[in-house]
Amino acid sequence: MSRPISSYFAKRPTLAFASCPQPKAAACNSKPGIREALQKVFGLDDFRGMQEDVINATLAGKDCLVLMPTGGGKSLTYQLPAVVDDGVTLVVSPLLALIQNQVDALNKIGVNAATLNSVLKAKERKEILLVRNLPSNYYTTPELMATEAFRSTLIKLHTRFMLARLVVDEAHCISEWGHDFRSDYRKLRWFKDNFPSTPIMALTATATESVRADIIKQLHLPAPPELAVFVSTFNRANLHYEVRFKTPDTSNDPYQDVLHFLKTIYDNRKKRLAQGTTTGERAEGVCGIIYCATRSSCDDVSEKLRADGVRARSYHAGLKDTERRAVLTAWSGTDAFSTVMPSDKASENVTPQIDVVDVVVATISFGMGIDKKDVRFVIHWDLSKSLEAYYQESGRAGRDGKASRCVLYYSHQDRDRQIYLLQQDTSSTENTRRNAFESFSKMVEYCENVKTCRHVFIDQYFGASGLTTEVLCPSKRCDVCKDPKTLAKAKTKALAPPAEAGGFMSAKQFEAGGNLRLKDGSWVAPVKQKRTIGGESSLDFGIVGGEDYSRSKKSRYTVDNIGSGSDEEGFGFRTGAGRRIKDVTVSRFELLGRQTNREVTFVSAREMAKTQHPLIISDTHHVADLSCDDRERGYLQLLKALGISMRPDDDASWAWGMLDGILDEEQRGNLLEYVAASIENQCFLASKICNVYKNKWMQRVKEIRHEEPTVKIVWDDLKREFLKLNGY
Ligand SMILES: Nc1ncnc2c1ncn2[C@@H]1O[C@H](COP(=O)(O)OP(=O)(O)OP(=O)(O)O)[C@@H](O)[C@H]1O
Repeated sequence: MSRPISSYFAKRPTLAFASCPQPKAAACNSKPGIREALQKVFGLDDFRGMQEDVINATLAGKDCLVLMPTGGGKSLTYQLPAVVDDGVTLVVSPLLALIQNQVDALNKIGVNAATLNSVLKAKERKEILLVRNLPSNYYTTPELMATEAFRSTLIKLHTRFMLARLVVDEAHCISEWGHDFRSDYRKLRWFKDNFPSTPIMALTATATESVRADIIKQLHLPAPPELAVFVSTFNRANLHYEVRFKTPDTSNDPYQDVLHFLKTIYDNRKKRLAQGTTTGERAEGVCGIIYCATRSSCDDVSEKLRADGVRARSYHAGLKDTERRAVLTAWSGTDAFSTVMPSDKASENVTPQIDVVDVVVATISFGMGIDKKDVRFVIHWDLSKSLEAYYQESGRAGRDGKASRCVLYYSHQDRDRQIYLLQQDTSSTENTRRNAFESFSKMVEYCENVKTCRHVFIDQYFGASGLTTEVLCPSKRCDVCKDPKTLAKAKTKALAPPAEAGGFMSAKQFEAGGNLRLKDGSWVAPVKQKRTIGGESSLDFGIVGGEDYSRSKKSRYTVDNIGSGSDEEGFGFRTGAGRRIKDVTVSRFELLGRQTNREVTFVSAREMAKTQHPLIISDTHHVADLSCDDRERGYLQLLKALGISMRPDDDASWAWGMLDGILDEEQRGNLLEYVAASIENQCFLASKICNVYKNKWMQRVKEIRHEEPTVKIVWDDLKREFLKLNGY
């Protein structure tokens, strides 16, 4: 029996609920009821994908877990049941801004929806807490749900049979495995414990297998088949995914690249418009979002774009509320036909008068809950913190189903900065940190992938539907499918190890630096010694080393004041980038500190790299109160941790899998030393005082022991570098 449409708009008297038994929707809402609501209330012609099945399941009183892609139409699956069903549908959502957008949108189409938040007047709050005049769609936050006052309201609602269902939106926030863990989401389990027969609907756009399992566990939901699980494809077939590499030199300036990208779209539009198929359309009316990591880069990029004739504005937490609202309103209302107002010039200085905004340059806080359908591109100036986040952010493009572009700029510097930020995050638990690294390493894998279709990559990560490239990406809507060779080349050019990319020393420079090997087979470091004795400067070859290297002797160490700033002790050579560094072998060699009459021969860069040493001492960076002993200790502890985690004689270890048959045991030992030295050097360069340095290497040791994903990333990189240096 379907209800008259007029009743959807009316406020329902409390008593009507009080006399109503616990809603058993299937009995009183047949298919025509929901179709009628779909068309007359929501103004939509038909259901999409699994929407109708989900709606029927929740109306039948089933607990549901719904996984649908961003823009897939999740909201309708709970907003519509709330309209056709009796009682209150309680929706938990993570952000007030998100809630307000949804409430406004529902009120706009005449649906009774509200939220309890701090903005409400005391009288309104009281009314709600007294369970009066409750709307069918009632939004709240997890924090409020955890309060005693609100819980007692829910108990009141329940005893009056007015609680229709709980909806948990963005349900991945409940899981530590999810990319947006919110501890208050965990407290939502209280609901099932207290109202076991009231259905729950948990929805998310991004949940891997483990996150799904965690959502079920944390919300105390039953296992399938009692729980109805709906998994739509995660594939957004209309999105074209692409990764562009930032090169260490300036040959690929992302800004110029973006500008070129925009201008090309404008030119194409101009041509199309010249053919006269449409009138009134602006060629520049291409709506997009550019995500940047920092507020200042948002401001920089948007200013540059404006100077280059693109109607762009920045949006971030550093702006005043009024400015942000003005940008959002203008951008939301702008389309290809928007009139460029004459006041546009003037509005440059008076932000609230902004009229037309095509491109928003924003930090990631922008976008959640914004339902703009015609976003034609989403560009990531910087990396997202996880593949889930990237999928969600890029998914803001093409919600109307039309072809749209998602471009991400990537470099190892960006990657390392993000790793650094994750390492610095001391607010989270060990588990959360670990998961954050895990998610981030998947993001890195996505960026560096040049073989798997990006649609397939995403599908494998979230849905594992097993569908092939032909099904998921039939029209070559990603860079991998389009031109894998060019992509692979661009990657090699941009991400090659330093020796090739010119970041540090090249093989030639290594040799030119005078790498010496004693006739008896022992190694020496490449050094030139600068002397300023008696006011005279001179450059001599010096030798750092002497004894044959063997593992048992590796901790012999006699250089104490290296890097103290004394010119007499200065050894070094120039790096590929022209920076002078000092390179001193300490654990393997004795410092002779003067010319030796022992016979020497030059060795190749390849051989040098095998024993390339350890403590690299910068002449531009000093750490207060740090002695060489301290550094040696850090290095040895790192080496020890690596040796335990990746034993050179353990062929079964994950670390050697790929290197099986390439490196023998001794070479593996050399590789570990190379890695330990590089990590130690990173800790050194990132510290200004001794304690910070110590904390850093101790943290790294801990990560190595736990085999955290970040270690694997660093390991992979350094391993590649090492192999390259060794000519593999
Ligand atoms: N059956 C339908 N027919 C046409 N349009 C629909 C249908 N269902 C939803 N939409 C539209 O699709 C857009 C996305 O819907 P919605 O905001 O519910 O997506 P979502 O899955 O919640 O996405 P996100 O995860 O990004 O929040 C909205 O503009 C909505 O009006």
